[in-house]
Amino acid sequence: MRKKIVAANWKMNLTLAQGEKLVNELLQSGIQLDAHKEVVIAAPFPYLIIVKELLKGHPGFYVAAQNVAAEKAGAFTGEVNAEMLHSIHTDFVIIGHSERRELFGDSNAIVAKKIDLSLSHGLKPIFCCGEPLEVRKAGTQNAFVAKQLEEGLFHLTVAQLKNVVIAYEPIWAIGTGLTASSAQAQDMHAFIRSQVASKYGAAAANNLSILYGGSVKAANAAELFACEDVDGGLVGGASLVAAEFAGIVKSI
Ligand SMILES: O=C(CO)COP(=O)(O)O
Repeated sequence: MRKKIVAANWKMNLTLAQGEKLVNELLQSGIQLDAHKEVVIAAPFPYLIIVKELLKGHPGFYVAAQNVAAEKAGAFTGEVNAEMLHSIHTDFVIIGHSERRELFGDSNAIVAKKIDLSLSHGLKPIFCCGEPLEVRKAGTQNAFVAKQLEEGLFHLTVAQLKNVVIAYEPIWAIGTGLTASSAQAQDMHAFIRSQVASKYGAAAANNLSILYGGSVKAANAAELFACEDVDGGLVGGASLVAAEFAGIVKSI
């Protein structure tokens, strides 16, 4: 049975005190996780050690970085590498988020390098894909996402893929209040799973968690998560309010 996962992507928000308060409120909000459910908190780099500490003794809660360097180590001022993240017990890392692709030039080739370095240092990548509005309007979203998968992810072995989570985040739904309908989400998730199945086989595809991201909130989470191929969510804005995020987690 594949894992159900809800991940909070705080992006560049919250002071440390606000982040600590949010985590503490979340831990006190009565979330019950079984062995097939996980909550991941993608906090800014300087908070990772502290959030990890706060989550100690709470099985099923994990921390993620929001990015990682595409280089191993060395003279790359301002960068944080996979080995460093592993050394502070980071569990997951978001790779290929559309904001990084659009604003910071993360091409499919760079995404692939980040995936490799993360896996080789024991981090689980949350690989993000998703199309812009003009592609959705043209109806070519499947081809667009297939290319992202092919160039960013499908160089992995089947054994490596076991440690990867995919997040489908249509760019037109991120931070806009426009959510993909559950039918649009299900269609794309089923398409992604079929691509994985033809490359890696049915078993690998069935075990892969595919999260939906883009204006997920407590009010629409249950409907999205009820879709057969939607295994949870990657949540931006609504992850910054404890009660709202807890409501989303309780919907998986
Ligand atoms: O980008 C996202 C999560 O990574 C989605 O952001 P919103 O939930 O704010 O739309």
